[in-house]
Amino acid sequence: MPPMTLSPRSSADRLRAARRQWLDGGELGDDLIAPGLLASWQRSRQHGLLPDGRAPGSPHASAAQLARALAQRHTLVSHARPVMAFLNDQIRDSDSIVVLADPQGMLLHALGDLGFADRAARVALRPGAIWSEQWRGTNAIGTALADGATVVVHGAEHYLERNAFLTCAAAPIADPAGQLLGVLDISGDRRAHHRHTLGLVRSGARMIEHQLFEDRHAAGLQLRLHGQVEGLGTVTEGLLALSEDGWITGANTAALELLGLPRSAIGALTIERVLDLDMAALLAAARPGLNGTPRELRRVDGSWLWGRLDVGRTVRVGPSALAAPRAQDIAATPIPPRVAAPVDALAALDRGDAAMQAAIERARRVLDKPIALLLQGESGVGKEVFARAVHRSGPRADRPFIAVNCAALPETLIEAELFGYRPGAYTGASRDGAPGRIREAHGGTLFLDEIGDMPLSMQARLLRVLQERQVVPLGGGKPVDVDFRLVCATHRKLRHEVEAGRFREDLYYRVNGLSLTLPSLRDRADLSALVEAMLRELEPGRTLALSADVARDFATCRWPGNLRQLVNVLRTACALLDDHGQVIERAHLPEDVLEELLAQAVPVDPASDPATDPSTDLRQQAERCIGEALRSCAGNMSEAARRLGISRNTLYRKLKERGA
Ligand SMILES: Nc1ncnc2c1ncn2[C@@H]1O[C@H](COP(=O)(O)OP(=O)(O)OP(=O)(O)O)[C@@H](O)[C@H]1O
Repeated sequence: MPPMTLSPRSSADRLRAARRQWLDGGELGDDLIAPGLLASWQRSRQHGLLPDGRAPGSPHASAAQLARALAQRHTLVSHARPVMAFLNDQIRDSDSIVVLADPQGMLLHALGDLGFADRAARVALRPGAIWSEQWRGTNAIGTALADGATVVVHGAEHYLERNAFLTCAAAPIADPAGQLLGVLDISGDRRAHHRHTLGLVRSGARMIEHQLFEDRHAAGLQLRLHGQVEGLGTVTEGLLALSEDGWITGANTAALELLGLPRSAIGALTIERVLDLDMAALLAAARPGLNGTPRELRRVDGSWLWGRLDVGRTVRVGPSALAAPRAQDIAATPIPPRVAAPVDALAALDRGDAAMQAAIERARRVLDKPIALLLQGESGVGKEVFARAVHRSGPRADRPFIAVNCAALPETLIEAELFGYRPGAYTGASRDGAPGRIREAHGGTLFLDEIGDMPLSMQARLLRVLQERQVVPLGGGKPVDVDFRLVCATHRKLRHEVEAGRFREDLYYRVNGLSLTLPSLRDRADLSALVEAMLRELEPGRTLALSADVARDFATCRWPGNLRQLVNVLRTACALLDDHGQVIERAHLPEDVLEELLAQAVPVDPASDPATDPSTDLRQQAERCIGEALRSCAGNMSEAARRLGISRNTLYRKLKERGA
């Protein structure tokens, strides 16, 4: 999508003339300001806004609403933060701030020049404020959302006069399925306007989209595209996610631009319609977990570009992939009987822990039976990963896996999200209506995460769907038959929720055909095998191991975040490791993690023998490390702290604790 510059011809004089005419209530001549700006001003007027701001004030989210929005968008926010910090470095001292907004225009996060941030806050450019066109008229965030395109709004182009001191550039961020997730914006003092800002903000949005894509599709088939072979594997590349039978199931903006496709192509086209390649032959030659070889690919218009097919671990390759049914055939055929695979996604979760093996074995017995699975266990033990493995190992593996997080959705949205809605069913609903996640799961698996957090009113509706196997969309209409395997998960004890009256007993029995509790990491006997597997996955092609110290720290840690925490710690350690390093030492653990590991080490049981107690051992080791570091740095606290990978304050605290 080319960036939309609202006023290519709007010199200051023309703009002033245009505003005067506009304020007088007249219609503007076509050539006075750019059509995009005129359209946005017209929308602003239709929203009942007056340029001088004599209109009802715009809403501001409460702290609770902001917290909910942040939780709901945590994947976006966590990928956006480092990019925003990077952009902020580029615009330092330029009277500007970097802002992230959600699809409703609510500001989620802002950082930047403090002096300017103060002034920006006075016009509510701060988290919680809503910058949709509906409330603020033409502005980069709201207009980028309205147009779904990159935009610059400079000075008096802002609809409201009070925002005329700003210059803003914004770029939409879309998820790999083409859904608008939010907007990245750089806003600054009008006088500090720089033409490169638009490029910066657009690059930032691309970087975030790239990360979101890698996150979602790393285990599947990814086709990387670029005009130059050296561009493959960089953040500037185009990315397509493909199903094994060649359907485009995801794309980043760069890929859509390279191929000249609209977002609606996602899920609607096979790759063979846009590139001259033989998917089946490529797959037959591929190896799971390996990157392909770059090759030149011909577009339908005859031009060439470079492509590389990377095959994730979960992809079926070899001759069987050649026979994979095409998507249109799948939709028309009944669900095939399961052919037991000797090594499947469930088997891949078995690293030797007995409780995990039992859960896998029990799940396997009901794979082809219509029995609802309820996965319980602490947060981060891998319930969603397990649910996906159940799906991929069962007879519905080729059909959709639809995950809904019942805790992340506000109560007002969950109903529409799950059950769908008819056009115009409620204020703010899309004009076309939506089928809802339950219908999208037809033929496949519906995964309801955090089912224990589902509001009671919604529980009644879900129960009806499960009993009748039919969905009635919001706003009425004919019931639609649905057929899906149900897998639910919760970190709560669902039985307790029933006893406390927060979860319906009849629904409890419906979702609990077979309950499996996944073990917490601290109780698993396969920690080292897990670490090994995770390191292999994080750094394919390298042989990494933990030092004896770190292995001991890990073994005694309580791991409150379970596998999620472990994988994050390892990811950071890998990033801190030298290019040729092979052993992860304490110095490679971020200081907060090291502190956490030391603080969380299993407490000393007074009855246990201090000589063999691992935590005593750990504390002694920590003290020994501190002593050695101080000696080798001749008492230089800053240097010792750096070598230990902890802050100076932490080092002082630890010295005080041991009475030094
Ligand atoms: N078997 C596994 N091997 C490697 N990593 C895993 C495994 N299981 C889970 N993980 C890691 O842990 C993360 C959390 O897993 P998952 O989302 O399935 O946990 P969860 O129990 O559903 O968490 P929550 O209750 O918070 O939703 C995953 O994103 C993945 O990084």
